[in-house]
Amino acid sequence: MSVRYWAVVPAAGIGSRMASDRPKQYLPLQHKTVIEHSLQHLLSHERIEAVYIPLAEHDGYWPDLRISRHPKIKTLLGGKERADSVLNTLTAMADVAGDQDWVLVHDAARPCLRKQSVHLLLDTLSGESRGGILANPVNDTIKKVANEDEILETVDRQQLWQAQTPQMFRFGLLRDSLQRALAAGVNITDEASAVEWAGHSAKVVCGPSDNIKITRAEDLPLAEFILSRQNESC
Ligand SMILES: Nc1ccn([C@@H]2O[C@H](COP(=O)(O)OP(=O)(O)OP(=O)(O)O)[C@@H](O)[C@H]2O)c(=O)n1
Ligand SMILES: C[C@](O)(CO)[C@H](O)COP(=O)(O)O
Repeated sequence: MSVRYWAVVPAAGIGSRMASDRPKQYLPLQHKTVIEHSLQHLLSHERIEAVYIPLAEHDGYWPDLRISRHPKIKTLLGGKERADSVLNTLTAMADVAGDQDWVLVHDAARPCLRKQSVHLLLDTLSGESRGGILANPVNDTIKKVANEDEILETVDRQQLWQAQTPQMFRFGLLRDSLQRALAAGVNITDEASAVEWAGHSAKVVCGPSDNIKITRAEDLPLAEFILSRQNESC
């Protein structure tokens, strides 16, 4: 059977750092919600067969979105942390996904993902055995800080990249790596860190720096501006 492509969009967070009246993935952004922007180029990609979305228990916002009825979307219950939500989803996908299938994991809180970036990731990695991630080289000088504000040292940034999403790995490798890392109590903040911990290599694929994650209040107007410029260039 030919290799298939799936997407997982973790959306079970509460957005505590955003401190808004609802989880940040449901905040209004450019005439839609954050999550609808984050989903659009995964849903429209012809090779991606289904998009699995782990949601928080009692999520009362998702059912109200028209996109919740999209035929490609399947929802399920997320977990305590982002990595748990992703592993819950991969476990639920076991009946449909083959070990060599590709899975793209993309934060529901990254609404500025460009269509061309999804195509770049698939075109770059599909022929590879390894997986990889959209990322962007660090441009600022990086300081290591202790006691809240004391600079300990300047970190050499020549080899430092900021990880983004989507992160794309083979289904079996990602499921097994996540399972082992979480069982070992490793702090996993992205899919690549579980794959690295399990001893496998991964690649970065250089994407635009405007693929930002909505984390705090000041990120939302920036995303408004980015999307308004992307719409102009369409
Ligand atoms: N238990 C969790 C926690 C987070 N996420 C998702 O993972 C993505 C990135 O996580 P983050 O930015 O940390 O979102 P929150 O956990 O909601 O934010 P915070 O840490 O500020 O509470 C988000 O789309 C979030 O919905 C998830 O699916 N399950
Ligand atoms: C997955 C991620 O977006 C890569 O940069 C990041 O690790 C998510 O971190 P968060 O604290 O769960 O937002």
